[in-house]
Amino acid sequence: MARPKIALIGSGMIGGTLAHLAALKELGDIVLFDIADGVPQGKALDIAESGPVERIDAAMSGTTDYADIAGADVCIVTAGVARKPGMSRDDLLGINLKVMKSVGEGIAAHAPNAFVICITNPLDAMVWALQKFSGLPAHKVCGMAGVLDSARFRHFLSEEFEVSMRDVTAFVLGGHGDTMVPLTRYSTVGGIPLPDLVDMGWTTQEKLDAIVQRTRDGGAEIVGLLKTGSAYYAPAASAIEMAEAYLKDQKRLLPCAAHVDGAYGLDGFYVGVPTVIGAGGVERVVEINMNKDEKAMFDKSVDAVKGLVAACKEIDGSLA
Ligand SMILES: NC(=O)C1=CN([C@@H]2O[C@H](COP(=O)(O)OP(=O)(O)OC[C@H]3O[C@@H](n4cnc5c(N)ncnc54)[C@H](O)[C@@H]3O)[C@@H](O)[C@H]2O)C=CC1
Ligand SMILES: O=C([O-])CC(=O)C(=O)O
Repeated sequence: MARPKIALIGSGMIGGTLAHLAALKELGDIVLFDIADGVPQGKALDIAESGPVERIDAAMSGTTDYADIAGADVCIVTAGVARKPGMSRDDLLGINLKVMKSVGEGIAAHAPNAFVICITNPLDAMVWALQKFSGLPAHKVCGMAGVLDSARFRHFLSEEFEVSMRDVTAFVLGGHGDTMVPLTRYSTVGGIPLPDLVDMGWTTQEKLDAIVQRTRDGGAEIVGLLKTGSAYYAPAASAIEMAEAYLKDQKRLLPCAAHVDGAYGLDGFYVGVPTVIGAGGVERVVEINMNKDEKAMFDKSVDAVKGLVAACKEIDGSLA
């Protein structure tokens, strides 16, 4: 059986890391695409040359021609610009919206059956626009953010509790911005919900609140340290987890920016929710019970995304 084909649209910091991880995991043959001629080809050749050492059986190529992504099973989109210190993700909207138009058209023309994972920021609005521009079915187009935000939350919690990250679960929902919603009631250490761990005296509410805030600021913390761009190792690992769930029909329950139609009182809208990802793409949106405070935080986050979607419609009339 032929190996799956994975197209990486954007070959910058995340794109290159995605290619390396996908190769190491032997998820399939990889095509790196970018408009910056030489970059996708150079990264593809460099990773291919690591193949004999890493013992990787995967074809690796770089291109500036959308025709070369033909028949891709998965497309992961990082094309666009990243923020620098002093900027918010939302500042990227105007420039990255134009990029989503060309990417959406390229995928529609050459890889219409692909499972598409958008990473480009501001994430929730960009995945919404990418689905519209591409015209692909909504359950085959989703955005990566919740896996990353939950991974950051898990990392900080494992440090606080001094336990293995493997024993920490977390759910961060809502939009991938300052209003994201780390759900402490649904996050656990060894199956014990975080509020119970506070009651047990293992941590304090103040420390937990600080970890929640650090999670919300997780992207900005890395931007402030790097100064030249934003995070790429953890974002790439997170998207690869989603791609693997699709390619191997793992039916993973992962938070992602999915098209929500009916659940959570939403009507055809992209925002971070728990989903099941398998061979059918986003096979299910899982509607969890939220208490009054959680629902208020989630609604606030939805409203922030709605504002960004409205801005997209204003910039590009074809989206209205
Ligand atoms: N969803 C999430 O959780 C996260 C999202 N991001 C976002 O991911 C995006 C990519 O980040 P990086 O890889 O660090 O940026 P980068 O600047 O290293 O790479 C972006 C690449 O896109 C290419 N590009 C620009 N316009 C293009 C077009 N029209 N078609 C094809 N390629 C094009 C550039 O030449 C560049 O190589 C940014 O928007 C960033 O904000 C970053 C981290 C996490
Ligand atoms: O903060 C940024 O600009 C990149 C991003 O979305 C993240 O790392 O969460």
